This record gives sequence, C-alpha cells and structure tokens, in this order.
Amino acid sequence: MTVKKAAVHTKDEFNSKVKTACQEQRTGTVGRFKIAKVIVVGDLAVGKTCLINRFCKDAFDKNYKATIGVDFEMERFEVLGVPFSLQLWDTAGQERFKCIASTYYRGAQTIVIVFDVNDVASLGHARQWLEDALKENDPTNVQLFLVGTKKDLSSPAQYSQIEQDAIELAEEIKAEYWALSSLTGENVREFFFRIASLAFEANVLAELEKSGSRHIGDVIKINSNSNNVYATSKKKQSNCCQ
Ligand SMILES: Nc1nc2c(ncn2[C@@H]2O[C@H](COP(=O)(O)OP(=O)(O)OP(=O)(O)O)[C@@H](O)[C@H]2O)c(=O)[nH]1
Ligand SMILES: [Mg+2]
Repeated sequence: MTVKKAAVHTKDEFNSKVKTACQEQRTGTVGRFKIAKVIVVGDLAVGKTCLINRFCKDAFDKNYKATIGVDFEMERFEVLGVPFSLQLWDTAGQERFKCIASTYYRGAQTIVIVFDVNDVASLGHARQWLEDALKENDPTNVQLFLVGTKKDLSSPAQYSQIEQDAIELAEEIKAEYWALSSLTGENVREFFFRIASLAFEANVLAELEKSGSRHIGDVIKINSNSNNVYATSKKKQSNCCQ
C-alpha cells in the first residue's frame, strides 16, 4: 500500500510504553491541557482549506476562496482513552500573504506540506515550504507529512507518475506520504487520525522521558520520618532540632 511504502514512521501500533502509560493513567499533562499545534502549508489553491473543512465540518466548497493570512480550527480527539486536541492552522499559499502566515509557524509539532497531485510544480515547491516552516521550529521535534490532494481529478496512470516523485521526496525529507481527496473524502479521516495518533504518542513519550525514573502520576509522600524541608531548613539555622 502506498501509505505504508512511504511511511517513515512505519508503525502500525502504538509504542508499548505509551499504551501502558495510558492504561495506568500516567500520561501527565497529556490529556489535561496538552494541545498539539499542526500547521498546514503549501502552494495557493492546492486544497489546504478544503482538506481542513472536509475533516472538521464535513463540507466541501467547489469555489476557491483564498485564505488571507491564517485560519485555525480546534479538533478534539480521544486517543487510547485519553483526551487530546489538535489545533489546526490553515495558512495562506498566496505569496502576498506568506509573510503574515509565516509568523504563525512557530511552535508546531506537526508540519503538513500539501501539494496537488495534478500539479507537478506544487510538489516541486514542497521543499521550500518545508524549509520556511522549519526556520521557525526545531527540526528534531516535528513530525512531517507530505500530502497530495485532489486525487479524484487524476487518472490512475497520471497519479502513479507523480506518486513516484512524491514518495522519493517523502523519504528524503523523512515525511509520511498521504494521497487523498477532499471532494470524495477518501483518506481524509484516516489522515487526521494518523496525525493525532503520532502527535499523541510523541507527547506521551516526551512526558515519560521528562519524568525520568519517577512515574508520572506518582505522588511524592512527605511524612514525619522523612528528612523534610521543615527539618532541613531548621537544621541550617541551629542544631537544636535534630
Ligand atoms: N476536485 C477537487 N477539488 C479540490 C479538492 N480540494 C480542493 N479543491 C478545489 O481547489 C480549489 C482550492 O482549494 P482551497 O482549499 O481553497 O486551496 P488552499 O490551498 O486553501 O488555497 P490558499 O488558501 O490560497 O492557500 C477550490 O476550488 C477547491 O474546490 C479536491 O480534493 N478535489
Ligand atoms: Mg486556503
């Protein structure tokens, strides 16, 4: 399958540490106030807004209305029983709005680079979009997706030609490749579920790492036998309380 072939994060399953942490409700801040920021970039009219609208509103508009600057949508999920939200930033592809849009790139956990599978030039520009988005983000900390839209408009023969190039690029930039259609809805839900799952997993793993040997959710007990703050600070002042 295309998706699998191009997937760099070839994972069918959640990381077992993540699964256990969710079962034991040890996901720390994830599930309480964790929101992952997703930015969607790419040439004008490739279908970024339609993609977000298909998923968030189950709507499709045939008429092109350029995004001016940015728009955003929040979408709430539940992953492995834990609430998790995505903040989806839809940016403008038009050159004249690019500089407003790029001010919103910072702090992205996921970068989605969109191209039109019927427009080779838009795939050619993907690298530039990525470069611009990475200027504002830590490249080691983001998940990348390369997404071909408007699959409904291409014949299988046309599609397989551009697919080769898209897969090659995806492998090179370490992105996961998806092809979909906002008109028919093909692969749209699956794609956003995938973003949510990978972002969630990365967040939980980061929480687990941050907590080190201590388990997230563990309570630190202070009791009368402990060498507690009160005793220690007193000790510093005088030797009378040992
Ligand atoms: N057939 C077909 N048309 C699509 C699809 N997705 C988008 N379109 C059409 O492509 C045009 C541009 O779509 P938008 O989603 O507005 O493009 P955009 O990338 O947001 O453009 P900017 O906001 O200017 O950057 C519109 O006329 C859409 O109806 C699709 O999957 N299939
Ligand atoms: Mg738009």
